[in-house]
Amino acid sequence: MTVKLILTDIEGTTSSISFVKDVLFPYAAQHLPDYVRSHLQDAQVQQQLAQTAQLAAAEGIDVDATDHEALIALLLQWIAADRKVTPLKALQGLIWEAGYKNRDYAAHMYADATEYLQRWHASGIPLYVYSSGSVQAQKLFFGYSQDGDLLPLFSGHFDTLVGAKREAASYRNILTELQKQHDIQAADVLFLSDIIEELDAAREAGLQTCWLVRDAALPQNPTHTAVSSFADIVL
Ligand SMILES: CSCCC(=O)C(=O)COP(=O)(O)O
Ligand SMILES: [Mg+2]
Repeated sequence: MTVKLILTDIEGTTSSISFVKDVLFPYAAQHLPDYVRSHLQDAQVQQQLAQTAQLAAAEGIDVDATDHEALIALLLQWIAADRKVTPLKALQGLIWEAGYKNRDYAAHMYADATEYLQRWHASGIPLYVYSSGSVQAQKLFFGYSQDGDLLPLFSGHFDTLVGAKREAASYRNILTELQKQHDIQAADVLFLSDIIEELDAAREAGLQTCWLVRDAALPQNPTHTAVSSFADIVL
């Protein structure tokens, strides 16, 4: 099957899990309390705090929507638990901006990911990102990568506003958006990820899939095509 468009995950696929877990998440945890307290008048922050309170209520967590300190404590718990929830991801994106711009860190890229993203882009294959990180966080990530500004390689970005990454409906939503720009069918799209449940959901929606296995031996009988490097992806 030919591939007309590539949709890629970030953490564990183009970039190491360790950079996200050991650099970005601790930075967000360290700066979130002061950031929220000093931006209480910002509409974006107010919106994310309101959504945090709504989500908490839906999960049966008793938190007063006007109690900013309680919401901050909850958000810190969610960072520690690596919750992929939209209001947390949006706030993390806002907080990480300062870190990238101060050059406190640059986003990690696997060398093969940078090389092949550049090659595929040069050969005219549209590249898109689907990550739990907010679209803003994705743009910062690739804009301030250790390999320089890679943002021009991408034609577009999707985050959890289209749905959770382990649900087939999210990939159908992405396809609907992609079809507004490209003459493609689900089977023309290759989704790259390190997480089997995400690949299962993408396959259920009709996409081609490829499993990036970065820190372990390749499995014997994988349920998705498995590779350890972008260099081994056959288009
Ligand atoms: C792109 S921002 C940092 C990554 C992040 O917050 C995250 O949750 C990564 O999730 P992914 O879907 O890329 O595995
Ligand atoms: Mg991932």
